[in-house]
Amino acid sequence: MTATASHTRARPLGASEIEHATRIAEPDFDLLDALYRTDDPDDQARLLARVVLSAFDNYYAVSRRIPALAQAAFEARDWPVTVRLSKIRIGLYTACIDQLVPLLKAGLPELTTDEQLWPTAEAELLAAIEGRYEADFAFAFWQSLRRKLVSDEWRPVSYDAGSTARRTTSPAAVLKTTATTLPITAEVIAGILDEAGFRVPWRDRDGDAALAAQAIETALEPLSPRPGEPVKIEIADSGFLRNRGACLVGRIKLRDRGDMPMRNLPLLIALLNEKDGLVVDAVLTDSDELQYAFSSTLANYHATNPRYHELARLLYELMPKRPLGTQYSCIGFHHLGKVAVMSEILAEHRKTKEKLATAPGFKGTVAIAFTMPSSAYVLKIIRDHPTDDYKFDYFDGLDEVLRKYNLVHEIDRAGSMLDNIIYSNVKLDRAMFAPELLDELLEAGIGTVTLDRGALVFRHLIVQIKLTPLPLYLANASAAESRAAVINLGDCIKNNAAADIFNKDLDGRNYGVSRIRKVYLFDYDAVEPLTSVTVSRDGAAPGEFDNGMVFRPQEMLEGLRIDDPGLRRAFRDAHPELMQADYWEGMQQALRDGKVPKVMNYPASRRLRR
Ligand SMILES: Nc1ncnc2c1ncn2[C@@H]1O[C@H](COP(=O)(O)OP(=O)(O)OP(=O)(O)O)[C@@H](O)[C@H]1O
Repeated sequence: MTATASHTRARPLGASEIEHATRIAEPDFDLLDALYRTDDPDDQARLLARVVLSAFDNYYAVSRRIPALAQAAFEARDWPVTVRLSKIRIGLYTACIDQLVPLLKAGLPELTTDEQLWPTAEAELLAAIEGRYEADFAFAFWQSLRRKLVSDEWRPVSYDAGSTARRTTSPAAVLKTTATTLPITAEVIAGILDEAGFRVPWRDRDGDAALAAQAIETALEPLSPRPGEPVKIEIADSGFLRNRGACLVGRIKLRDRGDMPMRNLPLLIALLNEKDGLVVDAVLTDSDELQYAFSSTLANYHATNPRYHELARLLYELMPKRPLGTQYSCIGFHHLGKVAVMSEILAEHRKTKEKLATAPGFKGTVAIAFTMPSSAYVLKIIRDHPTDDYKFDYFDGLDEVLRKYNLVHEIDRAGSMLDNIIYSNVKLDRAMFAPELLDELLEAGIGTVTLDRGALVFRHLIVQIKLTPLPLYLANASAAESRAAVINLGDCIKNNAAADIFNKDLDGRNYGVSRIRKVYLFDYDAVEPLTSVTVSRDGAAPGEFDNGMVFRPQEMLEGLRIDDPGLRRAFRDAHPELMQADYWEGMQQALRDGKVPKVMNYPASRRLRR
């Protein structure tokens, strides 16, 4: 690709084209028929494995088409289509499983109870997927399907990759390397931009390349670079596409120089497709900033390279503060992310021998949250009934709360809500639990937790990244850090509003602060669509809510329950509009008009043309 004007604008994708490309093929009815007819256990096992593998293949084929469609939509500036593709992708896995489950249940009811068939069929499946790149994905699909079929039976199916687990994966297979010498020139960057292979013109490729080269030079300064020193620029051979943006991701490597050891600088080149062409909007060179742009609290990226293990490993090397499991999720491989996160939790326990105990902070009235002191994760279950301290006078029930956690998993979390990994029928060894927590889980009348031969079986288990709950953070932070946190809390509330999420439990204890000092909402039992909330202009009316759905912006500050008057003032000064009905009504109107405000996912200071 060059900067010449000879490119024509990309053609928007038609609705029927998308529908056609993302339609899931029908299950293999011939195989299903043969499965229903046979009485031979070996045939049953073989056919069951083939039926499921064929459904997985259908799923995988569509899921692999979506990144290319997302790239085409980015090139055509077709933003509604990019949003649609994200939605389609996130629902696809479950849709494929849901297509098969009723057919298997109806045609072979004994599947839900047959203890013999599953292990034999699993052996058949493992033999059939042996050597395939996506074997672990096919196995995850198999386990998800099995879990759905036997879910009423309370028999947990493990969340592990079994024999399909990959022990080592080097990102080298997905990297393209440019070898040059310092300083990195505009021509070298222009070459990297060209290699990305976008089929639309740049607005000012050479000008952007010069600015990007300048930004990289500034970022390299602390690494004591020397003119003429050899340097390698490794860029993932993959587009990463999300909403209105795309990015190139990789690193700059300076080798051991005798007086200096080997040095690595992460690199993210953020691209936009504006009306007049492609633009390099920003260059990020700090691991924390990459983490911010790749956050699992945003919509997932579509990665055009299918080697998801190497991509996840590369992201982990670039952002080592975030666990490997969540790196899979942020490129949309949620089910592998799920398996990886569970393996990490078990490995953390094996390594540290720490016990799961109640999470630090306020005890939940709706959830029970627990963690190990050095774990990266918090685990949660929802109580069947809230405790006596519950704030509201009605409770929608466990299923409704889980629905809200699931809703937040599926939406674009606008950079300000934690993702939720929701497991069902999970078994955890009872030795992992501290005695007090074990007593609480087993004795507080929680119907969704049972004891089964030395293990706790959880009907549902929510896993989130661990944050420092805001009240604990404020109790230990410096004045400047506390001020920054409460200002960031306001940004968080605004981003959530832009995602049509309103947390009617305003209390600041529902928020946490991450290792990169960003504030997120982590408690979702009280979230409602902002567009369904009545915003009251009547400041004098008593009580916080009427029917749980009337919000008085004047009471926002009080609702946050931040004790320190200086911090309350900082919040009010930074976000006066949050206390005004006009702001909330304006946001509701924008959402109803389909105008979703842009979400900023890197610091404004990193933009090349500010
Ligand atoms: N992701 C997380 N990181 C760190 N701590 C967490 C996280 N999620 C929950 N906690 C801790 O667990 C406690 C209870 O969790 P949560 O707020 O989800 O429960 P809840 O019952 O819904 O709360 P509430 O009573 O406010 O409705 C929190 O106050 C916090 O201390």
